[in-house]
Amino acid sequence: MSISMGAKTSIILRLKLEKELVSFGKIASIISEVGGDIIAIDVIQEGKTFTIRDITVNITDYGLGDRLVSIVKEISGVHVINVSDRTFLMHLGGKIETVPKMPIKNRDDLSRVYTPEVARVCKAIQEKSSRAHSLTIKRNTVAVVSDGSAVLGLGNIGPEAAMPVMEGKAMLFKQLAGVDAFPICLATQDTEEIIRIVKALAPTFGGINLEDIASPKCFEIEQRLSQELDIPVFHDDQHGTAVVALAGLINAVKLVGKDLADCKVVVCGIGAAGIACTKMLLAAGVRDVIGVDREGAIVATRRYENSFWNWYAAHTNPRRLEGSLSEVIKGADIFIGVSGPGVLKVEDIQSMAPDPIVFAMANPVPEIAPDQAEPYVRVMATGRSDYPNQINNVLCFPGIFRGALDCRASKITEEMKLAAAQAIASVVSDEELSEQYIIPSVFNSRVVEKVREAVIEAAYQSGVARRDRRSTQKEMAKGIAAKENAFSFSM
Ligand SMILES: NC(=O)c1ccc[n+]([C@@H]2O[C@H](COP(=O)([O-])OP(=O)(O)OC[C@H]3O[C@@H](n4cnc5c(N)ncnc54)[C@H](O)[C@@H]3O)[C@@H](O)[C@H]2O)c1
Ligand SMILES: O=C(O)C[C@H](O)C(=O)O
Ligand SMILES: [Mg+2]
Repeated sequence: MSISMGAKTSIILRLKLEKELVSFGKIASIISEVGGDIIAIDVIQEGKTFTIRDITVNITDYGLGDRLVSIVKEISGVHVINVSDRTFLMHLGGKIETVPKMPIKNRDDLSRVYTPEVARVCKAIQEKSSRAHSLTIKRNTVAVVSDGSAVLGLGNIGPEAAMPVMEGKAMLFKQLAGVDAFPICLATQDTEEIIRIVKALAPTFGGINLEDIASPKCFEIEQRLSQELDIPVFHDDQHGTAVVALAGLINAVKLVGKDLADCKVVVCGIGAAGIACTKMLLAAGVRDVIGVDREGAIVATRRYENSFWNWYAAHTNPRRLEGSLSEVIKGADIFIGVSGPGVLKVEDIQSMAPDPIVFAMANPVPEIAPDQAEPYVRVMATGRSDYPNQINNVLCFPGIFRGALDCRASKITEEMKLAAAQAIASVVSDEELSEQYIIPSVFNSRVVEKVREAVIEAAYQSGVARRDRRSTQKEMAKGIAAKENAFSFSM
């Protein structure tokens, strides 16, 4: 199946053109004929008989990139020196680095940040370990931990291959919420070992963001770590996704004039994200949720090896519908896809109730391509940044951890998640709400601010905030931007 990887994907062709044999105009028209869109031309070197140029071309799929290169290679007088992909260029050497907050300018500075003066700080923390929150990076640092077992929708691609995603999450934590985050990819996929390692790492961190760990082991890992650690542990693929999906649904049903509680919802992909989305929907009052995985609808008349599916069957599908996605989606108001590419067909959407809402959230390739679905849906959303309505956990994790760190929460509670969903939804005003805008952009700075405020309030309400309110309020007054270099000291 060919689904576009996004109009903004581009390649840069470095070409040496022999002036006698070929003109740049000829190359440009061939590239356009094949379907490439030239967006920039840079002259790298101009000789008497040749010219070297970098041609940046937008392509709609990677196959087109390959075709383009092989056609250009065949043109007489053209030498392809190099083909670079802008996405790969952005990954060279990784995407993040550690930067000291202050320079060490002289011997005096050296003796304070390092031996011997640093020892006094160590001893202060030894006397009272909670001082680590004010005197070390713990205060503002989250570990982004993965074992590489369920990376995006790519499956078990291992810890090295998971790193680019985890680095990306760390960038987003910092840029959007001023949270320092370290990607940590583990060379183990064993539940007990992951728990042991994360517990051993915990003294360094103010929070643990578990990422792309396959279900069902992700449930036990998160639950045990939450119980055994005194810092927030949050499995982003479960709760970040559920929070943002609920936020999108609150606005989507408002737009189409339905009540969420009366909607028939089909969730496809009953793994980490699917189970968490369902729990959140049930908590929000939805009564008719049907879960579908590879073998069809999950139903209480069957017993499953996966104990979480037995729980799922007992709490969903009240009419005990059986069968494939195409069978159970008939008459549904909402489709939530957290499964894999191309699972949903146009005919399935056509069989849904009027004004269908489709959240095709599998990454990087959704359950149905938006251009295919759009003529038949009222509201369409994906997890990707290159289409309108991006339902992606990036709208949640930066703000929820910002809030949790600021009030020094020991946990992230259900109340905090619900508050985050409502806060995200509230960023879109009634006047702004439209089919193309049910969820705010990742770049809307009000998202993190609103989530942070709502999460802090909910943390105090649920009794997990450990900082006195006045200190938290002072922290909040600084704003997110000030977080970058913030340093205040309280013992
Ligand atoms: N947009 C977002 O914010 C967001 C967040 C989390 C996950 N996701 C996406 O959701 C998907 C699942 O992520 P996860 O962490 O829950 O993974 P997971 O491995 O825990 O669960 C995936 C589930 O989907 C099922 N599945 C796969 N292909 C299917 C198909 N063709 N038909 C029916 N069921 C199918 C699997 O059997 C499994 O139960 C991934 O594509 C991921 O990228 C998106
Ligand atoms: O990484 C993303 O874009 C969202 C989500 O965490 C996923 O696994 O797909
Ligand atoms: Mg993920």
